[in-house]
Amino acid sequence: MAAIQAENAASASATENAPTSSISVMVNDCSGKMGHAVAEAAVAAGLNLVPLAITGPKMGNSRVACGGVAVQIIGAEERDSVFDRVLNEYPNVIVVDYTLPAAVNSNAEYYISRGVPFVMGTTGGDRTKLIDTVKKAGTYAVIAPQMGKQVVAFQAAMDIMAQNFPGAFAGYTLKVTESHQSSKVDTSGTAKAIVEYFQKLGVKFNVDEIERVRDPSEQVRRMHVPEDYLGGHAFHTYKLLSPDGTVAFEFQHNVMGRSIYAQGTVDAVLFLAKKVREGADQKLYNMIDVLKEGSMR
Ligand SMILES: NC(=O)C1=CN([C@@H]2O[C@H](COP(=O)(O)OP(=O)(O)OC[C@H]3O[C@@H](n4cnc5c(N)ncnc54)[C@H](OP(=O)(O)O)[C@@H]3O)[C@@H](O)[C@H]2O)C=CC1
Ligand SMILES: O=C(O)C1=N[C@H](C(=O)O)C[C@H](O)C1
Repeated sequence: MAAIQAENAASASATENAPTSSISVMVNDCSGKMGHAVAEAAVAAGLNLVPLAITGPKMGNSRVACGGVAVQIIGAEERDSVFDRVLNEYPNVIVVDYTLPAAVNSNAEYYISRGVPFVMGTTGGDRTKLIDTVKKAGTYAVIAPQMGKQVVAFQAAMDIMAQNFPGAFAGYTLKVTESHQSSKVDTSGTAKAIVEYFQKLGVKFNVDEIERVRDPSEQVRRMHVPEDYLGGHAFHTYKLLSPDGTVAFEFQHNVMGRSIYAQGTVDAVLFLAKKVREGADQKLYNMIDVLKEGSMR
């Protein structure tokens, strides 16, 4: 009995929330737009921001201020020595990755090789390979193309609809339009994920058919993006039309700025740190898992 009580006490303390200041987070690359927003949100939430970050090869050698922390930005060619130092000084670190689609797979493989838990917010790359690699390795990770709580809730609702009513929209035509800042190189990962739900609902649509709007003048004129947010927005519209044209549905989520994703990423870090502390059996999560557990503030 005493042994059981001791065991329960130990597991209870493992599941208690640790003080945020005991959680260290390394943000690659916090000189990028999302990385910077996440690093600032992490500091504001009381997390311990590691003052070192990896950027693209040969692009290092600068310093970026993130919420009052001066972070040294180092080129990917030096990542071995940087990670040696980080893992030595911050053994329980969680890495956040907001880099570029071309770096997703190799960065994930690198974090796995160093045995470090990570939150992958970067979109694109070979997603099937990414998930397979992480599953095989058994490294703790949260991977999601969308971190914004309310958009994740919309994804979760779409997931429930697709699971419960497969084929409900068979025969309907779909038009998907996404507008983002002109610097965005890939088609929205969120839009691709939403299309998967529509496919399960019976709609014939390929992700190549998603319309990407990247021209700032068109974004203002046609998409009604406020000029202040041309450098950071995500305006998505999904329009469904019945075969005879008599029934129409329209879903829209328009996000200005990046704070919704930055906050969600901090939630993902806190969630993952807890899973690591608990030694959870499940290692790979998405943001619907984080939302379902009530872990989004
Ligand atoms: N999951 C989510 O909710 C969200 C996801 N995103 C995704 O985040 C990603 C980043 O977007 P954003 O911040 O706007 O892009 P940015 O171009 O502003 O930032 C990307 C940064 O990554 C750096 N980088 C390039 N290659 C590497 C590498 N091999 N290792 C480390 N750093 C590297 C770039 O450096 P340099 O410029 O020197 O090459 C740059 O600083 C995109 O995939 C975007 O879709 C964005 C918002 C929300
Ligand atoms: O690059 C962005 O900005 C965004 N990327 C993510 C995506 O590709 O869906 C999430 C959001 O749309 C913002």
